[in-house]
Amino acid sequence: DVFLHKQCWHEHPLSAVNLQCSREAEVDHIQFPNAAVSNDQDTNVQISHRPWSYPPICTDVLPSIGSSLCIYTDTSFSHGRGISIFTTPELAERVVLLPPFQDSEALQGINEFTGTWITQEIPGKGMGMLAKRNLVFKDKITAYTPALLAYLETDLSTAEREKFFKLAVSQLPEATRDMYLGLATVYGLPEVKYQDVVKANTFQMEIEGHNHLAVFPETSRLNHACTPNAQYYLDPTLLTHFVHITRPLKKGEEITISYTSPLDPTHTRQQHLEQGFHFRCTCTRCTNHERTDASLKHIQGLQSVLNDWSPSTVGFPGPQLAEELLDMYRDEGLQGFMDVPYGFAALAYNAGGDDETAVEYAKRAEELILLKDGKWASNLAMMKELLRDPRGHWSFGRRLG
Ligand SMILES: C[S@@+](CC[C@H](N)C(=O)[O-])C[C@H]1O[C@@H](n2cnc3c(N)ncnc32)[C@H](O)[C@@H]1O
Repeated sequence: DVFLHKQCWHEHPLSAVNLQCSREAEVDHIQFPNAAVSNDQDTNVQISHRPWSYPPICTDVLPSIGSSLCIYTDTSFSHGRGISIFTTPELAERVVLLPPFQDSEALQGINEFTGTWITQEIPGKGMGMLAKRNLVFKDKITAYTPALLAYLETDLSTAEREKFFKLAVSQLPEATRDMYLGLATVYGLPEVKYQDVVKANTFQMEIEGHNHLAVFPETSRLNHACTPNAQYYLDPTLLTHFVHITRPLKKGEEITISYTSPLDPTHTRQQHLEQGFHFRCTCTRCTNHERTDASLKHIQGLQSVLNDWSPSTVGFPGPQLAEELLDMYRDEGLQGFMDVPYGFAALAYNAGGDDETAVEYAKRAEELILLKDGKWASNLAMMKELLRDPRGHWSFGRRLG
C-alpha cells in the first residue's frame, strides 16, 4: 500500500507536548559525512571541533535514555542566528559533524528571507503568513534551521524540562531568543512558557534514530488549513525545515500547511487540532463534514481498487479510475497531496500499456514527493524506477487482456 498517506502525528505522553511531526520518509535517513576527526583524550570520543559557546549544563542520567541530556548552544551558528541543542553528549558530537557546522557554504539560501511572505494578524487565528506576491507551484516560502532542538524524552518532570528549555533559549543570541519568546502558546501559562511555545510550534526531527523537537521561529507563523496550499519537509542533514507552494495563490492570500493529515476523517482531524493546538477548525471541509467524509471514503475505495494487482484486474479501467481519483483530490483542495493519485495514475496508465502518459504522471508524482517528503521518500525511488525504464517496469502491460 505504498501510496497511502502516512500518519504523521505523535503525542508526547507526559508533558502534553504534541508533535507536528515529520513523516517517516523524512526521518531515519540522517547521514553523517566522513569528516576528518581527531581523538579527544579527555573524553575518549571523536571530536572535529567544539562550536559550543557555553560549557554544557546537563541533567542527571535519564533512565530511559541511559544518558544525561546537555544544553549545547552555538551562538555563531549560521552567521549569528544561533542554535541551542538539548541532547545527549554522544549525539552532540555527531551533530557537530553535520554540514551546517562543518561547511560554511552548507546553509546557502537557508535562514534567508525569500521575499514571498509577510506576517499579519488573522481574525480568529492569531498571527498568520500571507503571500507577499502571487505565488506558483514550487515557490520556496521558507527554509530555516531551528532555534531549539530538544531530545524527546519522558523522564524529566515538566518543571525540570522547563528549567532546561529556558536555559537553552536564554543562551541564544538576542534576536533569535526574542523570536522564540514571541511565538504563540497553547496554555498561556508563564510557568511553562518555554514548553508551551514548543507545544504550539514544534515539528519533529530525527537525529540518528532519536526524535527531537524542533522550533523554527519564522516558519511557526504558518497556520493550519485542511486544504493547505503549501507543503513542508525536514532535511535532517541540513537541520532545515523547507516549505514550498503546492497550489497557486494570489498576493494577500494566506499561506497554510496542514497540522494533521487532511485525508483523515473530519472527527479525527478536529480531535488532533483541538487536543494539540486548542482551536476548532471552521474551514469548509470541516463544516461540510458529511460531504467531506463521504469523499474521503470514496478516495480510499478508489485507492484500494487501484492498488489491487491480482490477475482478476486484467482488462480493468485503471486509467479512468485514476483520473476520477485525481479529480477527487482536486475537488477536496488536496493538491499538495496529489503525489499519491499521480503515482496511482502512472502505474494505471503503464499497466494499460500507455507508457507516455505514465511518464507524465510519474514526473508530477516525483515533483510533489520532493516538496512533501524530501529526497529520501520510498515513493520517490518507486517513481524513479518507473521513469528509468517504463516498459521494463513490473507494471507495464500488466492489466492488458
Ligand atoms: C504554529 S502556531 C501558528 C501561528 C500562530 N497563529 C501565531 O500567532 O503565531 C499554531 C497556533 O495558531 C493557531 N491556529 C493555527 N491555525 C489555525 C486555524 N486554522 N484556525 C484557528 N487558529 C489557528 C492556534 O492557536 C494554534 O495553536
